[in-house]
Amino acid sequence: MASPSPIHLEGTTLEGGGQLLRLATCLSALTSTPLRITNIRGKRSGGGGLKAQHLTSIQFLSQASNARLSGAGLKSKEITFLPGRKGLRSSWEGGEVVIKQNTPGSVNLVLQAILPYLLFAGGRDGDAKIGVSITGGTNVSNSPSYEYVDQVLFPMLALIGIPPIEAELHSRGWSTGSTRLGGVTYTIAPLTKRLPAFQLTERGDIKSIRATILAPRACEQHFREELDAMFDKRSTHIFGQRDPDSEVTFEDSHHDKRFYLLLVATTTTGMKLGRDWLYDHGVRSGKIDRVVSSVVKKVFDDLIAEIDHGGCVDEHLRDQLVVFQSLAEGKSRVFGGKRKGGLVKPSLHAKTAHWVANEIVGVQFDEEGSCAGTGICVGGEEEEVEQKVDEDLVKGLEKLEVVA
Ligand SMILES: Nc1ncnc2c1ncn2[C@@H]1O[C@H](COP(=O)(O)OP(=O)(O)OP(=O)(O)O)[C@@H](O)[C@H]1O
Repeated sequence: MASPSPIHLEGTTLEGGGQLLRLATCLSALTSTPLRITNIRGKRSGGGGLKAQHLTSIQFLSQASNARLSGAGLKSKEITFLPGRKGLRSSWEGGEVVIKQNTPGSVNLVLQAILPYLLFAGGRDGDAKIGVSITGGTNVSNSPSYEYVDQVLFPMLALIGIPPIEAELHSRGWSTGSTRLGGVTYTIAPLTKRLPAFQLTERGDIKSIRATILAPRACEQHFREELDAMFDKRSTHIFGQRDPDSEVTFEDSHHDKRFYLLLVATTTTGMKLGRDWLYDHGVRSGKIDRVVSSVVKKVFDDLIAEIDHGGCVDEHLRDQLVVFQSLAEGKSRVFGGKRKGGLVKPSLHAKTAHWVANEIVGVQFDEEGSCAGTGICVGGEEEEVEQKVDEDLVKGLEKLEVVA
């Protein structure tokens, strides 16, 4: 009888970027599913292939699942990934895992790749948490910032039943152009049983808005004035009949090209909707006020659009919850809101996540954002997995040494 081939994913499918690779390798490691991805990040300019951040994630997952791996190099466009072990390393429970990046690749995209693994590979003792320390960029464009993860992602994960995750920022690392790396420790309690299905369907009213500014100290006053003016102008739209409740915090970015604003709306049902923007270009002298005004206006406009659709998640969280819906037990629903009478369509990132989850764990998402998850929690003792694939395929695949 012929040996089964690994699941093959074509890396240019749909969004065709790094998220496809992160989710696919994570689900493969978790479910011991042999995987091959070709044309990795094939829709990205500059030729695609693995960047340092992607490589770090794959290497971690490969070590975690004792996988045989080929193609794990920078700019590599093809990998084969054959997991060789089920269950979380018992030595990690109650211990610390250190993931070092030498570039400012996003810490939180590495976290995105490994968090579901650490949670669903299943712990034996709910009190034995894992400290995961990651170096790299904490605030990188087009990825979840440290603040977004702490203020939106983690509270929303707690709402769906994930044991609370603690975040500690040791140092801030900005994206490219900065030499200093950031460092974060996340403290995670692996699940000891399956995650029950969850329903994020009741948005509620907007109760409060929190603004977090990271910018050069010289523009603090102007940022605060712009935000106050915007809150005054849009307060009725946001809060309706409720009393406006807003809070603003400021931190010096210590960098004359880093202007960041995150706005988070909290609703009466505990939902968190966030929008942010990192402006990381040079500013000509005398133009700082204009940059501040446009950052404030853009982020407010984006947040109001998220509030107006009435859904329980913002665009980014929607794709980030797909893996949790896929792995929870039973039918989970995430209401993404309505616009012009119709449902808000999932973003290309969300559609890509739906596709990957379907290919690897066989779950299907409907138009309303519902999916019957597989209900996985590997748990128990670590167990070696023998992959029955073609011997030719196994030749040339390497196992990485476990360092953590
Ligand atoms: N401003 C933001 N706030 C929160 N999450 C974000 C934000 N911008 C992007 N994301 C999330 O970051 C992820 C980005 O995935 P994507 O594949 O684009 O990243 P990538 O690995 O940098 O790949 P590539 O370089 O190929 O684009 C998605 O899950 C997206 O929702």
